[in-house]
Amino acid sequence: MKEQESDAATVDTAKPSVIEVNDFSFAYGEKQALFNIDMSMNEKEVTAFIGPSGCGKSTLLRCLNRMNDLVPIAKITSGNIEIGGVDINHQDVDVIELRKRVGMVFQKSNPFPKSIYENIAYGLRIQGINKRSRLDEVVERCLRGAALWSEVKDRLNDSALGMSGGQQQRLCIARALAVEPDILLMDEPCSALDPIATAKVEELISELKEQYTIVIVTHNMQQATRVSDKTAFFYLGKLIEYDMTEKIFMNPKEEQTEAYVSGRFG
Ligand SMILES: Nc1ncnc2c1ncn2[C@@H]1O[C@H](COP(=O)(O)OP(=O)(O)OP(=O)(O)O)[C@@H](O)[C@H]1O
Repeated sequence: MKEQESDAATVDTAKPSVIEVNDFSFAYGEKQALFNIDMSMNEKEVTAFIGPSGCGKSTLLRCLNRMNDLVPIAKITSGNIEIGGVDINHQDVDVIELRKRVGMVFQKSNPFPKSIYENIAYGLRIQGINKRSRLDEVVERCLRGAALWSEVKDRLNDSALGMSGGQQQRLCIARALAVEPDILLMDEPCSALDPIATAKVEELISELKEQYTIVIVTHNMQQATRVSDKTAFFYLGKLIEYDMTEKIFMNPKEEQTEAYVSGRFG
């Protein structure tokens, strides 16, 4: 027990871990963005990434579904990331399949310039699923899952661009659910939302964790305490401390964590 307490990146857990980050280092060209990150994230829990701007939160998040493959100078410099025991960067891994399993919601909602219905149906249509009854069923399930159904059920054919910002963000969450992911990555999903829309998305996150493993990057300390089970604090590309959220905010082990969560830097 003592030994475990001395390891900042080890968290006791009853649930099986689904994401394992092992000695993972990552660079953009000559710029080292992440240094030897070791952590595991658990099934059906919410893990928050916090830390000052530029500390590598989004980089690690994007590595979890290989979004950084799109950056030509980006490279892994040590270690690996396993999801469900599979090294996600192995040459045999189909990145499209990976991204179906590991969905992503971005900072700024980005609905397609299509109807509300088609925003959700799109992910199925590109898989060749066009049967109306099947699409209807998925659209309803996802909109209900994203707590949006009652607000939009009478205007499914209206443009998604006519929705409020908060509704658009929940639509993007619904769209991510359509391909039945196991994991949802959220990169500051509420930063463009007002407090009421933020509360709705946070409530939704708490509901979604019944079914999904969620990793969220947030600059909002209160949000991390409200929605996450565990919190990882990063600084200058290093994982400084990773523990139960309550512990990170109420009784952190590291001085840097204490300084950050109490607003003394960052
Ligand atoms: N596409 C890129 N090309 C080059 N460097 C990058 C790229 N993306 C991020 N970086 C650099 O990697 C480091 C980590 O950036 P990252 O965006 O992961 O930090 P962050 O903690 O998410 O910051 P923020 O809170 O401001 O979003 C920074 O120094 C950043 O400048």
